[in-house]
Amino acid sequence: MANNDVPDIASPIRTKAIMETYGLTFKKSLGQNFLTDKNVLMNIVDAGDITAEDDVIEIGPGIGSLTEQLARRAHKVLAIEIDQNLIPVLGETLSPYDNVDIVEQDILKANLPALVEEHFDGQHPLKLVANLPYYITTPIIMHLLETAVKLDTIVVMMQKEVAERIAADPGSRTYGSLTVAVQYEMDAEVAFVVPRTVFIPQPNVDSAIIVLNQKEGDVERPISEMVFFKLVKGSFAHRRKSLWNNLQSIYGKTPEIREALQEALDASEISAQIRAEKLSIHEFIVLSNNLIKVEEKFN
Ligand SMILES: C[S@@+](CC[C@H](N)C(=O)[O-])C[C@H]1O[C@@H](n2cnc3c(N)ncnc32)[C@H](O)[C@@H]1O
Repeated sequence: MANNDVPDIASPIRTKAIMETYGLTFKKSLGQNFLTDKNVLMNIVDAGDITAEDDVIEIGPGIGSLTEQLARRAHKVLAIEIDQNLIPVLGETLSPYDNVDIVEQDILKANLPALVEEHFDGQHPLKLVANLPYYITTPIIMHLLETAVKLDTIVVMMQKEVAERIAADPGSRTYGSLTVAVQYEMDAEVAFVVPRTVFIPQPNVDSAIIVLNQKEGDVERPISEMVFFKLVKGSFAHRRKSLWNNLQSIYGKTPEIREALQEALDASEISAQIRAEKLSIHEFIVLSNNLIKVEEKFN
C-alpha cells in the first residue's frame, strides 16, 4: 500500500540536499527543472482526478516529487525516466511506496503498449501525468496521441504558451496545427498556470497544466487522415496568407488544379479568402474529404 506517513520529497531544501547527496547537477539538456511546491503537485494530481482505481504512467519522475503524490492516490504508478543517474535516487526516495515501478527509458523510444502490458493488470483506467521536459513537449504529446495505448486522461505541465496553443479556440491568435492535431483526438483545457518560482532551477518561462480527456460519443473522422493532416499542416504553413494561397502551395497553381480546389471549397461551403485559423476541426475534416478528388487527380 502507499505510505502517507513519510516526509514529502518536494521542498527546495530537500531537493538540493538529495541532488548533493548523490553528487548530481540539474541537467539542462534533459529539461531538469524540478517542482518544489507540494500544493502545486497536489493540484496536478487533483487535475487528473486520480483515485485508488487509477493506474498512472508518469514521464520524467526526476527525484520523485510528483511520483510520490501520485503513489499516495493511485492504484499503481509506472515512472519512466531517461536519466540513468536518477534511477538509484528514485529507488531510495520512492522506497516507502510499494505501488511504484521505475523504468529507465527514453519515452520517445519506449514501446508503450509493451510497458503497459508488463506493468499493469489492465483492470484499471489508465491515465498519464507528467511535468514534461520543455525541450521535447510537442514530440511527446504527438507520441502519446499516436500510441496504441488508450489513455483516458493526460495531465501535463508545459510552457504556458504551448498549453495555450493546444487549448486554443478557432479564430484565436494561438490556434494552429498543434491545436488541431491535439483537439482532433482529445478535448483540451488549461487547468491552471504555474509560476517559474516553484522550480529548481528556475526556468525562464512560466508553465501551465493542460488536461486532455478522451472525446465522448461518436468522434468525427476524415475519410483519409493522410489528406486531413496534409491539409492542416499546409494551411498553417503561411499563417498570414489566405487558405486559397496555402492550398495552391500544397497542390499547385495550374488552371485545372485551381478549378478543382475551388470546387472542393464550394462543396465544403468554405470561402477561399478565409485564413486557416478561422476553420474549425469539423470544417478541416469536410474540406479534406472534398479534397480527395484533387489528391486522386493531381498527385
Ligand atoms: C521537468 S523535469 C520533471 C521532474 C519531476 N517530475 C518534477 O516534477 O519535479 C523533466 C524530467 O524528465 C526527464 N526526461 C527528459 N527527457 C526524457 C525522455 N525523453 N524520456 C523520459 N524522461 C525524460 C528528465 O530527466 C527530468 O527528470
